[in-house]
Amino acid sequence: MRLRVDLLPHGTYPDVVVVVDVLRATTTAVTYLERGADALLLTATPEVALALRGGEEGGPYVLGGERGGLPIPGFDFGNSPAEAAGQNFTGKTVVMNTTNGTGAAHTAAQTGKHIFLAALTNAHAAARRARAAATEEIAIVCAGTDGHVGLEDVYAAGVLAEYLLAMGEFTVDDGARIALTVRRNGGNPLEALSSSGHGQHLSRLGLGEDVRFAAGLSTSTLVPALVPGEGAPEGTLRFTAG
Ligand SMILES: O=C(O)[C@H](CS(=O)(=O)O)OP(=O)(O)O
Ligand SMILES: [Mg+2]
Repeated sequence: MRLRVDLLPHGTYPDVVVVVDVLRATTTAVTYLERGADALLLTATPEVALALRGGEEGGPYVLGGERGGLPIPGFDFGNSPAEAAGQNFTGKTVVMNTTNGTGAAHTAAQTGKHIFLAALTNAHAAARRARAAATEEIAIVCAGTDGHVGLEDVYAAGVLAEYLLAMGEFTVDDGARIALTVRRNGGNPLEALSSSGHGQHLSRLGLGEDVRFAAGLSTSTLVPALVPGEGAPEGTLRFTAG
């Protein structure tokens, strides 16, 4: 079994892909499911999300997303796990569009067989799901920020790699070696996230609570998994906790 870490999304994926965007898309996605959402629809663009809901208020769709870290006009929520943790999404499908994480999921879904979303908050459960589904390779794909490598994602990839290596034998690539080195030398999760460029950016925006929330290690057992097939609306990927 191969274990690969892509520091940014690229290439093709033959088997399992674990998409990581700790700050903040995948942390928020896990939180939506924790707070009762039936499903997540990750859209290719904000326009797809807005068109899905149309003029329908009070329907099944709730929109969450950001640009520049701030909520998108017309959306109900930003991309904040701390905000999501205070809501009840029972009976709702959350439609998400963010700068980096939702795009990384779309890249992964072009070729991968099994796509999971992982954050620090669900890292152990995500590693177990990935190991159970994989037959040849687990690729951990770091979303990064605007095409630049993000320390927070590489650190989380190292946490996932540690869990996976404790579960069995892997041949690892240099991306995995880098992620493990960052994990082992990056301090605890809050220190690592707080020292990242994006963590500092969010703190400057007054979103430090999201950084603290995202640093919770394996606090959730929910793993968003892509539902294969044609069922999702065009331009969306449907994830559920099943
Ligand atoms: O919401 C976030 O933290 C980022 C937005 S940005 O990098 O500040 O533009 O989006 P994500 O897709 O979760 O990385
Ligand atoms: Mg990010």
